[in-house]
Amino acid sequence: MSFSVTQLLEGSGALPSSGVGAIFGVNSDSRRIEPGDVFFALPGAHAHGNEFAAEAIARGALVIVTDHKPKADPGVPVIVVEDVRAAYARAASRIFAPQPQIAVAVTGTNGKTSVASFVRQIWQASGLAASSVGTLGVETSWGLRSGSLTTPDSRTLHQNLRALKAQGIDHVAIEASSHGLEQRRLDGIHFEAAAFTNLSRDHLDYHVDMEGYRQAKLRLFTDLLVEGGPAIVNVDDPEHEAFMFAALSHNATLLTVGKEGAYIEIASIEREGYGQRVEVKHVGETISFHLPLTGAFQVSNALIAAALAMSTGVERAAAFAALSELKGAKGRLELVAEHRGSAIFVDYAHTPDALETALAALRPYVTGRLIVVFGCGGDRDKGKRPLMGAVAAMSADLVIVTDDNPRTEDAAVIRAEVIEAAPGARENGDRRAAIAEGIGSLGAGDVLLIAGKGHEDYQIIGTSKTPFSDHEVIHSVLGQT
Ligand SMILES: CC(=O)N[C@H]1[C@@H](OP(=O)(O)OP(=O)(O)OC[C@H]2O[C@@H](n3ccc(=O)[nH]c3=O)[C@H](O)[C@@H]2O)O[C@H](CO)[C@@H](O)[C@@H]1O[C@H](C)C(=O)N[C@@H](C)C(=O)N[C@H](CCC(=O)O)C(=O)O
Ligand SMILES: Nc1ncnc2c1ncn2[C@@H]1O[C@H](COP(=O)(O)OP(=O)(O)OP(=O)(O)O)[C@@H](O)[C@H]1O
Ligand SMILES: N[C@H](CCC[C@H](N)C(=O)O)C(=O)O
Ligand SMILES: [Mg+2]
Repeated sequence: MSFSVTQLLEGSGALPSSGVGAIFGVNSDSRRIEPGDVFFALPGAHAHGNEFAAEAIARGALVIVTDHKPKADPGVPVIVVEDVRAAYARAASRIFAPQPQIAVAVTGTNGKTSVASFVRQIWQASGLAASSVGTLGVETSWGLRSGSLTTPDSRTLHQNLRALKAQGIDHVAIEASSHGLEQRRLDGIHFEAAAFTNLSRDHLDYHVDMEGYRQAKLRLFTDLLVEGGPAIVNVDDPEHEAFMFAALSHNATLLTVGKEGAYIEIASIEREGYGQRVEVKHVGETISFHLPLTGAFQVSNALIAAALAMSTGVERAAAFAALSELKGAKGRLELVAEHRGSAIFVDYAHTPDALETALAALRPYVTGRLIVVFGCGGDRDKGKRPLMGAVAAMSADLVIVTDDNPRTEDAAVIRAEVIEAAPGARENGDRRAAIAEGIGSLGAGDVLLIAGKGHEDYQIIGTSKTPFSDHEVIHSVLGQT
């Protein structure tokens, strides 16, 4: 299918006539341009796409869309728009039509992957063909295709959405990361419902301060939710007011969830083995169900997911019945093994709040010691490191600081920045050896948390990515004992 430039750029402001005929594709990477494409020259963290205009044209780009004219005349029409990232996303949504009819999104510092997975599971339990898209990749009932970003870039995202539609999927739950929202990766999608889980420190290397981070997340409610659509807010999070205000000032239908929730009120939570019994009030009805997941935070995630699913037409009875059958997302407070009367969990906590939440969730299961093995990622918000060190020192009885994905940073420096705030912590940079050390320290009644990498099946050291799985290391260490 082909488009005119005007059709592709509709909604991007007044446009000059380009004089160019049919357009067959769009790309923001000069190295991937195919003949007949529009090259969208985007402002980036390292470069501006304008610098690669010559390569794009050599590969067959017919037009350049950008936010300012390149210094040298590239020799093809240049169209300047105000927000080139948004224009790119909208163009990608048009090129890769048709798409699933119902899309919902979830944002927040922690819980997005879990909520997106739970919404997909509720839809599937209701007989709907559904998918979740996010950190784990694109998941459907017939498998998982992993990706590299939580919110894929616009072209990949819209290409994935068209592929899902072609497979008969009309329900998709998408993780909206702050980078994705800020970079307009999701523009062009009209979300039927949207949710906010929580906001705490992360990614300040990119967003600079909490206000910038918050503003990026608010875009989901202010710019991407359909007019009047349901905005689901976790009112137990201290940051909920900004999200409620944003929802109301954009005429969304506010649905609050939590202990003080008006739409779904959490009346009580009691532990049932590693799961929990939950009682909620939903629009006047009291509902009790078993949630087969560990940690009160998962109650919040599950109820937000139920609210999203009900917002798209799933009946209440079906939604709550599905919660009793939920499977946790891989590596989210996952009980991986039990060993000599102790338990070993893997969790993706990579923020101070997530680490505190995960350790607090495990404390009730400890009659001996709570042991944590974790590290912090390189080339990411450095301010998280002492905060995570302090949380570990405060909440665990034995702390072993190891490497996460050091990327291009000096791993020893990262560890030192964590340990500075965790007096008494042990240091073991080799993650495999650190996990073995944690397991070797276990006695009856102890719980071991291995945090930071969750589902990841790799470790990034420098610029090379080598296979590594916390799960496999645990099994291999246990096989040797
Ligand atoms: C900081 C960041 O988010 N960067 C993302 C961004 O890159 P960028 O725009 O800054 O790229 P750049 O290198 O400055 O280049 C500028 C432009 O020139 C183009 N270019 C570049 C080179 C060339 O030869 N030709 C060319 O055309 C690039 O395609 C780009 O359009 O756009 C790229 C394409 O979409 C992303 O791959 C890249 O993600 C990097 C790899 C990344 O690591 N991102 C992480 C931090 C991220 O986005 N994480 C979030 C958060 C997860 C969470 O919530 O925890 C996520 O959604 O995954
Ligand atoms: N509702 C929640 N409140 C606090 N912490 C949570 C919550 N949900 C999950 N967590 C913690 O955060 C970790 C990451 O959870 P999850 O992967 O669902 O979040 P995410 O928002 O998708 O993260 P990312 O931004 O990396 O994609 C979990 O392993 C757990 O430790
Ligand atoms: N989406 C997060 C994941 C962090 C996971 C952790 N293992 C790390 O590498 O820091 C990020 O890109 O910051
Ligand atoms: Mg995620």
